[in-house]
Amino acid sequence: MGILEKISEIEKEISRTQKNKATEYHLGLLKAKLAKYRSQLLEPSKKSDKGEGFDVLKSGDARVALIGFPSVGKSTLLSTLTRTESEAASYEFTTLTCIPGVIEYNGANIQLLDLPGIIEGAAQGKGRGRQVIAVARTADLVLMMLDATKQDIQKQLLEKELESVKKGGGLSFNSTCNLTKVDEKLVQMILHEYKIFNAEVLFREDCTADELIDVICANRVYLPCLYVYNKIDQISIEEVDRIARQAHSIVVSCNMKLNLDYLLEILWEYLALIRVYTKKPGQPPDFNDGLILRRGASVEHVCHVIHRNLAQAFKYALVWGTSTKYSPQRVGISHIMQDEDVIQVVKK
Ligand SMILES: Nc1nc2c(ncn2[C@@H]2O[C@H](COP(=O)(O)OP(=O)(O)OP(=O)(O)O)[C@@H](O)[C@H]2O)c(=O)[nH]1
Ligand SMILES: [K+]
Ligand SMILES: [Mg+2]
Repeated sequence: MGILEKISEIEKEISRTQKNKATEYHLGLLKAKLAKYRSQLLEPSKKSDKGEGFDVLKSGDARVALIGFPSVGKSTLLSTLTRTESEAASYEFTTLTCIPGVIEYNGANIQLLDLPGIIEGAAQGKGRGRQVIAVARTADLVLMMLDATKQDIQKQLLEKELESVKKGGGLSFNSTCNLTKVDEKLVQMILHEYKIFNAEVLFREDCTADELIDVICANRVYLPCLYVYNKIDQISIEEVDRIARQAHSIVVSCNMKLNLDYLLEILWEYLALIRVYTKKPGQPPDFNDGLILRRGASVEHVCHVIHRNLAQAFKYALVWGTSTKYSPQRVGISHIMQDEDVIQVVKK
């Protein structure tokens, strides 16, 4: 019997079995068996050693990936926040591929990706772990989903899986001049200290260790992460309070729809998105159709979003909102916009 047949047999048996105290143990065993076979479906086949990637087209204004151990509620969250249904069930490895959905928030379309649960050894390729992590790295934000009823250790285990992936290609070391203040060994130690395991290092001048550290700190690109603790309907209010106070952590219950509005607010914050409204002379601003930009976007960015030639024809802009002292204020092309500003571009 093939794996798929075995799975369907067990699924049938589960649906046939009445749920009560007497069958609880038997059902538990069946679910464990089911999870075992489903996890085998995730393993790359012997022939194509790598297994297929989860290539999903990027769409919308930002991409958020859901990463976590099996059955923490990733699919339930996707189905709750988006119009897409991703199958959720009480056995592990329900999700076997990447399922995209769209969160509509503040006029932005945020792509949310549901992914298979990762397991220990994911970074070494177990259970398509590499593909899952590869997708996570294409995201603007990773939601690390955790089960609030489980021990704190799960967070460290999850971090370990995501961290070790970076240890792939290793370091390469080159210089165009003689180095008298650092050597390869020291550079390697410094980089490891900053958890950089993959990098091409090229010295163009005789730097000190401190100068190297300055460069590392200035260029560090962090993949923002937010810990989402689900299933708080199952724990005490004291425990909820304790978890909610941890840094970069938010508590929710997908089943009871608790705190999901706040999750969206925080998501928006972490993605650093802003809305800018455009206005034509003598007309009110178009509040129905805002432009979605990143925090730090300038008037020039706004011009590019409106039309690719607009920046060249730009004379000045009038801006109303928190980014200016007066409303309206005449600004140049490098002026930095803020959330909910209104802009009117005047051409040459
Ligand atoms: N008590 C409680 N159960 C939840 C909550 N959210 C999800 N669940 C349950 O947790 C189980 C797993 O949910 P899924 O959404 O399938 O979890 P997943 O992380 O997608 O699992 P895999 O795809 O197998 O990795 C299901 O039985 C859900 O009903 C919640 O907020 N509270
Ligand atoms: K599940
Ligand atoms: Mg799932």
